[in-house]
Amino acid sequence: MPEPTNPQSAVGTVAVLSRLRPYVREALPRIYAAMVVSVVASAVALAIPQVLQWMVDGPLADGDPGPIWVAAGIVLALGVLEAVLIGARRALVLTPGTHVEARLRNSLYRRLQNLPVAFHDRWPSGQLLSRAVSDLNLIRRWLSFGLVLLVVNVLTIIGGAVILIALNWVLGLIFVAAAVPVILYSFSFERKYSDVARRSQDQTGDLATSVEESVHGIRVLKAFGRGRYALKRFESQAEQLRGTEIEKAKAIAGIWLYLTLIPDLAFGVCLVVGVWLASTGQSSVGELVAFFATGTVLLFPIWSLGYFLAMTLDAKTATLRFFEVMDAENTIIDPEQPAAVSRGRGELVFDDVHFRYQDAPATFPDLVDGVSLTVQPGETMALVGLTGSGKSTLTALTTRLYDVTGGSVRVDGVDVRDLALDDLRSRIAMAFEEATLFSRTVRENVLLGRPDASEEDLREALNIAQASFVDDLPAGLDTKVGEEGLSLSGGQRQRLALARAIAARPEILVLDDPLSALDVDTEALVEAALRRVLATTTALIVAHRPSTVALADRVALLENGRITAVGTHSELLASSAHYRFVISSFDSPEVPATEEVSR
Ligand SMILES: Nc1ncnc2c1ncn2[C@@H]1O[C@H](COP(=O)(O)OP(=O)(O)OP(=O)(O)O)[C@@H](O)[C@H]1O
Repeated sequence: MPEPTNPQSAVGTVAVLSRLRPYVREALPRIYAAMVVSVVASAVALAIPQVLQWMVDGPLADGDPGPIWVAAGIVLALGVLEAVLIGARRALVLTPGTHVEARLRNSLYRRLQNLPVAFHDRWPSGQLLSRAVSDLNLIRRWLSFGLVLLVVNVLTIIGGAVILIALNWVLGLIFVAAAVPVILYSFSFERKYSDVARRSQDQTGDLATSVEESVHGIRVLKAFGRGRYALKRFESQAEQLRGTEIEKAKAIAGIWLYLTLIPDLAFGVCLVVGVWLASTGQSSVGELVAFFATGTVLLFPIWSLGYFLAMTLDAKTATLRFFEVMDAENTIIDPEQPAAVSRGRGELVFDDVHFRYQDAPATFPDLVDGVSLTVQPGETMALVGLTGSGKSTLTALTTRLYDVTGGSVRVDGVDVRDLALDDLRSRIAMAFEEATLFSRTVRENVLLGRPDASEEDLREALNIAQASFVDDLPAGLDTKVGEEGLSLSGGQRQRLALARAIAARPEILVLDDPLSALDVDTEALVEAALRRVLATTTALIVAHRPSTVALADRVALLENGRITAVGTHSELLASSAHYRFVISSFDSPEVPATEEVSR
């Protein structure tokens, strides 16, 4: 995962959390209302000791039991009112937090969809998963609960301190003086806790990545008997996270110690001084009762400050992690004024194209180092080269999965960067060797690129891809496949992925070795049917087998980042030693020749 863009402690908590404002705006009225209701609840709680003072200094001192019942009734009514207000506060904050969480999650998902493949190359999926799930959960809990109670508790403590000073300024000031060491400690707590919270959330993401990887790779792990090894790695990561969680708990325990010990000590001192004041007649017993009853009301808000402060810092870290994704640079975006060109004939031109991956060492030459190639409208061009020569990379440049670093790719004379992305990707359809299906029905998977395609088009695409096996699935086209659905074989998946590209009815088909998992007979059938489509569609096909090359009108040879020969298969066989070398490697796939070997 790339380093966070903002060092944790360098950015203030308020500044970070206030970045959530656009997502929280609609929820703010209810959050403010919850704060007001809570402040009133606190005021009600603080009023009870005043009634007690009146009772002790009045009816009790006078020995008149009559008004005591009135006072008890008032205390009871205040208690009930406080409970009702607390219930109202809960009702007010329950739904807005969930709305904000949903809004943040949708924005994050949209962003993840928009960010270029280069971003996803660098970010482990678990880090994204933990941001989308646990971080947003932390933000929701803080908004619905932590924020309101933190603000209300601070206001309650300030209000309570004013009442304590008003009741007895000497005792009140002793109480207020006790806040100084607590505030000082809070600063060091913030620094310490922010760091450990960040580590904990990052380690949660790493753990999610490990789970995701081992679940995805479960067959490999089992086949190689590496389950124990994977478990060991996981255990050590889990242990690391456990250690961090303990560090977090210790930091919270530290501030709780301050928050319980110091007020208790302050009240101890107040008790001694208060008794002396009362015994010397400088204070009434009712005043003392009210003072300590008010102090007791303040104890919970004081103790809970540590918890809510920790919650706020967790939310700050979660917000930082959320915005690391939202702020990630996206260069593959729609042009400001997309070219409005009607569908053309499907000419595909690579014009002196250069490309290098972001993390490629500076001393390495460009992976695609000046490719110039024209695929004529309706022509089928096979792309051949040693493994690792950059064939897949070159095909990825056509739909802007990556952007060229030099030169241009043009469709019907228009630079692909001048077309709206949706437009470009409806003109060019791709099928990859790694056929990815989603946990949806066969129909939805095949119609991913053109959901409004007719039943006839869908059937035709399935026929061309020789995917009639779908009719034997339990619910036919409505059978759920993919990760959570029925498992299909590699060849079946590839055929569905090919059908998906065909059903999209593109101007240009880009096929990255889409038949590699098929048996020879099925491959021959697919190829025969594919010829019909290829007769009218421009196609660029990465070929690893002679039979795929046979589909093509011409073949382009990719060598050392350049197209070094273009011609028919027999022309290249006759003229290019490197082509003969590459073709000869097709026949011995178990020992594939690589670009490195060639160089
Ligand atoms: N996302 C990436 N980030 C960095 N390097 C990459 C990335 N994808 C591929 N590469 C590197 O680029 C080179 C070309 O890869 P590419 O997949 O384009 O080759 P290929 O010719 O299609 O290979 P094959 O025939 O084995 O499929 C390889 O050395 C590979 O390691």
